[in-house]
Parts: sequence; C-alpha cells; structure tokens
Amino acid sequence: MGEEAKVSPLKNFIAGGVAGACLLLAGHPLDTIKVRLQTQPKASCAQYVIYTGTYDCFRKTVSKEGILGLYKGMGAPLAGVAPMMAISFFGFGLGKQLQQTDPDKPLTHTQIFLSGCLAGVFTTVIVAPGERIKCLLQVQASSGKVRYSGPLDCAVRLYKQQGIRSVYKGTVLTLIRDVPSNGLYFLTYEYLKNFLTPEGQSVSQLSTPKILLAGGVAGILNWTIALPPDVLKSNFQTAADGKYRGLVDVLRTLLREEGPTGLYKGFNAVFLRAFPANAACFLGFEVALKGLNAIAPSW
Ligand SMILES: CC(=O)O[C@H](CC(=O)[O-])C[N+](C)(C)C
Repeated sequence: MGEEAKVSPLKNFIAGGVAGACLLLAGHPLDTIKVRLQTQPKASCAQYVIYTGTYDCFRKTVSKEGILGLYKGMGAPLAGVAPMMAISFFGFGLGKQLQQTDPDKPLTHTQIFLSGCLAGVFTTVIVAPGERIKCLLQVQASSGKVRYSGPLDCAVRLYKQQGIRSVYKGTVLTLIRDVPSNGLYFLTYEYLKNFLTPEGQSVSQLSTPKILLAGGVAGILNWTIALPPDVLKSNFQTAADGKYRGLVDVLRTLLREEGPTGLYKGFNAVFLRAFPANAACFLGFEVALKGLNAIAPSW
C-alpha cells in the first residue's frame, strides 16, 4: 500500500509519545463522561439514573466538581497514554518492518492491519492496569465514596489486597478490545493518507487538514469495533470482586439487564471524543516526526 518511508523505531517511539500527550489533552474530558455513563448503576423502580445522557453528565460534573472534574483520573493516563502510544507506534513500525521483506514492494492492507494488531498486543501490558486504575478513579469520583487518594494509592492498594492479578484484572478484555481495533486504526490512517495524497506527491507532504481528517476517521472506526468490549471491560474492571464469574458472565449480565444497546453505552461521548482526540494524536505524531527528522536526519 503506497510508498513506505522507513522510520527508525526510536523516532516512532518518541513521536508516538508526543501523539499520546495530544490524544489525552484533547480527549480526557469526554473519556470521563464515557466511563461515568458506562458504569452508573441502572435505575430501579425507586431510583432515577444519575445521568440521563452525555450532556446531562457533562452539566452535572461541571456544576458539582468544576471543569477540573472532567479531568479526574488523568494522573494514571498521563503517565500511561504517552508511553502507551509510544509503544503503539513503535509496535506498528516494528510489525511493518518485520513483514517488509522487499523494500520496493509496498505492504498489503492485511500486512498493515496485522502490524496494527501487533501494536495492540504490545500496549496491553500497560493499558490493562492503566485502564483498571483510571476506571476505578473515574467511577469513585461520581459515587461520592473516596477509597483511593490517587492513581498510585489505587495501584498499591490493589496490589496489597490481592496481588498483581487484581492490578491486571480485565487484561483479556483489553486484548479483545485493542488487538483488532489497533489493526483497523492504523490501516484506516495509512489508507486515508495514501488516498488523500495527490498524484505525484509524497505522503509526507500531506496537509494538516488532511492529516486531521485521516486521524479523526481512524479514531471513529477504531471505536466502532472497540466500544462493545470497552463497555464490558469498564464494567468488569470496576465491579466488586466476585460479582462476575468471567467475561461471558459480564456479557450475559449486560445483555439480560440492558439488552444489546447496553454494549454501546457512552456512544455519544465516545464518538464526540474520537474524532478530535485522534486527529490531534496523529497530527502530534506527524509534527514530532518531522521535528525529529529535522534535528536528527541520520537516526
Ligand atoms: C480503544 C483506544 O484506546 O483507542 C485509542 C485511541 C483513543 O481514542 O483513545 C487508539 N489505540 C487504537 C491506539 C488504542
């Protein structure tokens, strides 16, 4: 697919870190809303739901906690998203290199997809515990009960109470979410970059609006397949111990209590966030890569 400029793994890693920081700054407020909507208790006859939808959650969060309430739980992702995206872009680059047997032969769509999948396997090592801590903190902020004073306290308590298994609770669901979605994410971005590059020009000269468009669409498609396992993951990772017997039990319970639409809980917040956050992410990556190429062309 298209022209393949070879990028050093170190440059992919550093530019990926910058991409992660951009993703987080542009996307965290809507991520908080997404997790609160996904995990709020269901209404019983005697009870009303806390949030009726995306705007209601936004309004209540800002009026009760101020604008900073939307940035709750950002400590863990701040330390996690930049390295996660660094590893993601590194893994994607590595996947491409491993499959590039002939430098003159462009990679196929399947090979690009598989390179993205490899990135998803690599990132799960830090994403699974990062998401566990982030979700617990985001949910505790809306529950009113303070159990953890911050990300580190949360990690230490989980570890002390039940060991590393508890810190890594939700790993299989993270893999189910991130392996195929990373494949689709990078395939969409690379495909659109090539598609949007005018005849005779290089993809590296693509204009900023086109990079934003390709990144934003990649983010949206990523979430169309990532959201159902994400809902299951958020519920599993924030549930009291012993509530679910396993992944199938989370799925069965959700389908029984809320029907198939329950798998798309938080849809508005996710899709409102996906475009700007991922557009910012890929733009951050491309700008950082250009900067690195200018500073250290021979790396
Ligand atoms: C599911 C997810 O976390 O997607 C990431 C982008 C985003 O919107 O947070 C991208 N990635 C596919 C690299 C995990």
